[in-house]
Amino acid sequence: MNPAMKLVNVRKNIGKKEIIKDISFEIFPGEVFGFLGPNGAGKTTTIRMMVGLISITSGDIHINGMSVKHDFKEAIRHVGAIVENPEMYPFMSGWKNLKHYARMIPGITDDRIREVIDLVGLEKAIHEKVGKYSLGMRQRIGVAQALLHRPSVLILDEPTNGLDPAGIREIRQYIRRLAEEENVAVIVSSHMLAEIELMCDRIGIIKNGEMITVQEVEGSSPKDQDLKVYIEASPKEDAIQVIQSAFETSVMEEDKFIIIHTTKDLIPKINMELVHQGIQVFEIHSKQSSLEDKFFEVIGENTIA
Ligand SMILES: Nc1ncnc2c1ncn2[C@@H]1O[C@H](COP(=O)(O)OP(=O)(O)OP(=O)(O)O)[C@@H](O)[C@H]1O
Repeated sequence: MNPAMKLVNVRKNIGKKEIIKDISFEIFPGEVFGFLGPNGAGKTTTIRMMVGLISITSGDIHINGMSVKHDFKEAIRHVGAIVENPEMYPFMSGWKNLKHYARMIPGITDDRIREVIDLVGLEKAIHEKVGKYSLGMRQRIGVAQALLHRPSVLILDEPTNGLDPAGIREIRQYIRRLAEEENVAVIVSSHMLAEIELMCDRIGIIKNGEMITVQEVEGSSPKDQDLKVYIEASPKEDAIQVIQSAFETSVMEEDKFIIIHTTKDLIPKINMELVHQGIQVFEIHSKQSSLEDKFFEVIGENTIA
């Protein structure tokens, strides 16, 4: 499958400051990609290059195979985005706003307008004035507008900002749906880990202008497959040795606990082996290994905001 968007060694300097340092990654049609990083990491700067709002210092971005550097208009044509607040007329209904916007794009029919309204679930409120919409509804009408011209890539910069939990849940639901139904590659930036985890197929973590890792979101894999297991056993050193040699897994320590990443079916086997070797087992408990753990592992600090 060809990527919908591809960043190749992208760098951005502003003045003498190196803001983005050599970022490369790909995003595929139908995929929801989370662009995750602490404040000031460089998400918005990267997104502004993706949508053509600022120039790329070196490297290139390809959208549907077309270069933003060499074929700017054609490449950017395939992007839909909400980077700053979407422009809407508050005194007009959602429908009229979309209709007004559609006039500027050749070939957009009323059927297409209805289709995007349905995709973001705004059928019921579409004839109400946008000024009366909640923040979540305004986000949705913005997404509907950004989708009208059938972009290959949809970019949403911090779409959950300011939303209450119900609004966040709604966004999650329709983003997944439109990625599937429109086969669009959706890029969602955030510094909120838990939301990204539930919404995205893959995430890229950016820190200090560098892409630290790109990885699949766990949970797209079945539960019980990636557990963080805490074991309290004595003597601890002997227990570590038994676990390492019998299960060939790496071991961490935290206070009284031995910590390993493993699958659920191995827990009773580990327990049996420890008991068999004469080790006392006081406690075993497990946690789903969350993206948050991974995020902290990767950025190596305990604060994200
Ligand atoms: N026009 C500019 N001039 C100078 N520095 C800038 C400019 N724009 C951004 N920066 C700096 O670049 C870095 C990255 O900023 P950016 O807004 O891309 O981060 P971000 O990951 O989007 O953060 P946030 O989550 O806070 O929006 C920051 O240190 C910021 O201060």
